[in-house]
Amino acid sequence: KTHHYKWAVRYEFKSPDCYEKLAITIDGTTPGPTIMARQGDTIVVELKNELQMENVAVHWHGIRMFGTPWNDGTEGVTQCPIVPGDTFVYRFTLDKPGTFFYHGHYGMQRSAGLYGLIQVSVPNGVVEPFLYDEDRSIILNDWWHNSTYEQAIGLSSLNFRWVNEPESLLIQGRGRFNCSLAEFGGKCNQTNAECSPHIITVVPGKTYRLRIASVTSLSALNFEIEGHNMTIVEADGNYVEPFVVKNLNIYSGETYSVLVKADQDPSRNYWAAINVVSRKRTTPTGLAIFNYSPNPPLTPPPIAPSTGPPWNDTFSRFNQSLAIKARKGYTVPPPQTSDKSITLLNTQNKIDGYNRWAVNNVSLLLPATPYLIALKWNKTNAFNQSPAPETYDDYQNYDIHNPAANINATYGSSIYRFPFNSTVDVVLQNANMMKPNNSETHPWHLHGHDFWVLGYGLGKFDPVSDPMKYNLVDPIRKNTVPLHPYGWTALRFRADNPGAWAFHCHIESHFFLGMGVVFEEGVEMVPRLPTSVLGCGDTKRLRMPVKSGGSSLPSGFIYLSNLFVLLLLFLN
Ligand SMILES: O=C1O[C@H]([C@@H](O)CO)C(O)=C1O
Repeated sequence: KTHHYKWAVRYEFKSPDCYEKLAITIDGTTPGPTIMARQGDTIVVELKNELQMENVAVHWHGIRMFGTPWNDGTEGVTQCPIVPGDTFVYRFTLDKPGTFFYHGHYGMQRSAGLYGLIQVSVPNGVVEPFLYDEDRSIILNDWWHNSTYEQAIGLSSLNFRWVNEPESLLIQGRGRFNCSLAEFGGKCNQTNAECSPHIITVVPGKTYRLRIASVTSLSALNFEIEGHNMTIVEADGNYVEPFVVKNLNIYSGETYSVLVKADQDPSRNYWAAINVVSRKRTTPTGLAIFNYSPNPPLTPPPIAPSTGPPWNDTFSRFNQSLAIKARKGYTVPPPQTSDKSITLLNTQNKIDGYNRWAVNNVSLLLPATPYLIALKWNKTNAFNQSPAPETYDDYQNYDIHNPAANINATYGSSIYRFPFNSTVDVVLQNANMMKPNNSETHPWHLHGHDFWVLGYGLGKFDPVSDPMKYNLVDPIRKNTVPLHPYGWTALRFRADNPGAWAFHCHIESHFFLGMGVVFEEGVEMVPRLPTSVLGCGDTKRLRMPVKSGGSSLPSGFIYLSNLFVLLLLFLN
């Protein structure tokens, strides 16, 4: 089945947390519409950029884009940005069931409100390995009152301004800022219906599959429903061994499904709460109401909401990561050996006085020509052709527990190129930031793939003994994984999806500051790119002279037809 959507992306005045600011909406809403479809269905989104003064691109997070890498929506990697007034048609197939989402992947537009859920059910006739009565979905976000422009300029100024902690946390696009904290010139209004809490209505006795996605720009979150246990059954579209928790830690870019039974006193409502973890918390708890029907939805629960576990309890978060295993009978075990292993040391650095993040001392600068296009069109000047570093120089002597002796890094645009179908291990290594006694959690997201999470550790990875402890039996498969403070995380994936794929920290400001890399595999198998990814407006239809792997038409013909199109454009 094919699902067609026509979306207009534009700025509107919105008050998701009662404070009015400009937000990026899809057809007037943030979060945008939820895509609901089945595995195997095709999604067609005609996305019109009505932002007036800004480009846009939308990434389909967790959808692997088999056969359509140019529709991954990653500006600078897989496509040119969509210019104001232009329409881009995303077309892709939902390769597996589960919980996914979409979000802006240009500049810092995600934190301006450009995001929404994708809910993919199993094909008709297929049963899932757990029972529930109904689905409920929520998408979690953090929210700032200053604009993404102020954030982006602050981050990229010599006089660095950090984005700081968010003003609010949003559940399904709704939060509540305390307007009485200051005089906001009429811009903050707690009676605005836009910021009344999200309601999750349940019928006593029923079991719900609550799908939870985190699209936060910065915050790691801890989610709980007052008085209710949650059984985790799905992570990033993969079934996991049922695992009961009271609190779920969820990092930016992750999705989970939990089963919740409405088995508490039905005469009242309960809080569903999110709290910041892993960074020193200044943002108030984000709240929704878990409403037992037929109680009035907005009746607040009689007790104060939980303020969550201590923000710096790294150990319990680390243990939750360790405890999640693939569901028996529903997983493909990883290849038992790999063809290659790379180590990616994450560091906070300075370049010419500017604050940056780097991987193996290289801070990614996205080239003007997106990688996939440069690779297909053999534009060797578009990015640095020498291979990206597979480890940190002198990794052995790098002290991850202290600020680096030399904090300077360099800009780079090199990529990692893997033979098609090879098996690749990636060891992510965390370290101290520029400030002493500081190391943050980084959620790393890989486009175009699921990887197996072979292991996590606290401290420095030991290339001899740690691989012997890898879980090669039932590791969970994911597309986003936390790298804990001062820790390491080891992944394995098959380079089996022809294309060019971003792999980056999902903290929006960290990727913006260069914390990412690009992987390529099998690009020679990618068919000729649709012209719509190559440019903008009418010039998208321009046929350019082909250097490699493109048209079968003689180049003289193409040259003449280009001249003809140019002439037409000129006459217009
Ligand atoms: O990139 C970051 O910068 C700040 C801080 O290190 C400097 O203000 C922070 O917490 C980050 O994650």
